[in-house]
Amino acid sequence: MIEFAEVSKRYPNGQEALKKVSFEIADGEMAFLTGHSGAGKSTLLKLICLMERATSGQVVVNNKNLNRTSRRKIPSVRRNIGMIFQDHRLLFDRSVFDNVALPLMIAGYPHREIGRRVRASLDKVGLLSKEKYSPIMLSGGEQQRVGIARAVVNKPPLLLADEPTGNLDPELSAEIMHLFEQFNQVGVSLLIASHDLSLIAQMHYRTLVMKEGRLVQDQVDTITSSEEGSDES
Ligand SMILES: Nc1ncnc2c1ncn2[C@@H]1O[C@H](COP(=O)(O)OP(=O)(O)OP(=O)(O)O)[C@@H](O)[C@H]1O
Repeated sequence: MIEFAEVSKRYPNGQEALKKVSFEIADGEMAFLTGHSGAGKSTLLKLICLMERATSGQVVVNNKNLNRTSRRKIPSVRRNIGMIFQDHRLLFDRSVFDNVALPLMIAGYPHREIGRRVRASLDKVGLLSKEKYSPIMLSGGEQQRVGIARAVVNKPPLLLADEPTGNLDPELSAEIMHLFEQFNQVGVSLLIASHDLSLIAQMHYRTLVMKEGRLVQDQVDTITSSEEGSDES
């Protein structure tokens, strides 16, 4: 699903944000990306959705070599990726429904299909009853769930999340993670950048650790039998 081979990124001001980063995320895998502020997590996610380009090395996503993707083809690459941001980037002058519908409207889906898909997506995140609300009337956790509904509305095989629980308390953060697990259980691949080490530790997924632009640890978490026994979810 995602392959990085010796990927480096130097910004125009000379800042080296990624240094020879190599890893692979398999189809259907869910993994976390962590590390100190400025370690390069957001840059890594931006290379995957072509918000930035690698300076050297190779990035392959969904079997497409992004080094060779022309600007014209960027929208078709992005259609296969759902992006979730910490600040969720909702439009506050539009309804919840319209916010979630936006990617489908841009892609030119027929009106009826948009209605069907938006409602299915809102249902998945538990917000079907609030489709007419303005996002401003929702709590922080609900707003983040609208952002998630928007990211999954065209059923992308890959979700990228950049600090998706950064503004949420532990309980709401756990709820969001549970939603991600549900998407993963139906085959969606996820890469989630997060500072929240205690949340990551509770989740027992592979964790990529970055430090000063380098991938310094790639750890597959295995649940011990005693933890498994105490886990009721
Ligand atoms: N557009 C840019 N131009 C120049 N330097 C940048 C740019 N974006 C990021 N950087 C720098 O690249 C490095 C990595 O930044 P990045 O945002 O990827 O880190 P991060 O791990 O996501 O940090 P945080 O957790 O604080 O969001 C930092 O030193 C940052 O200042």
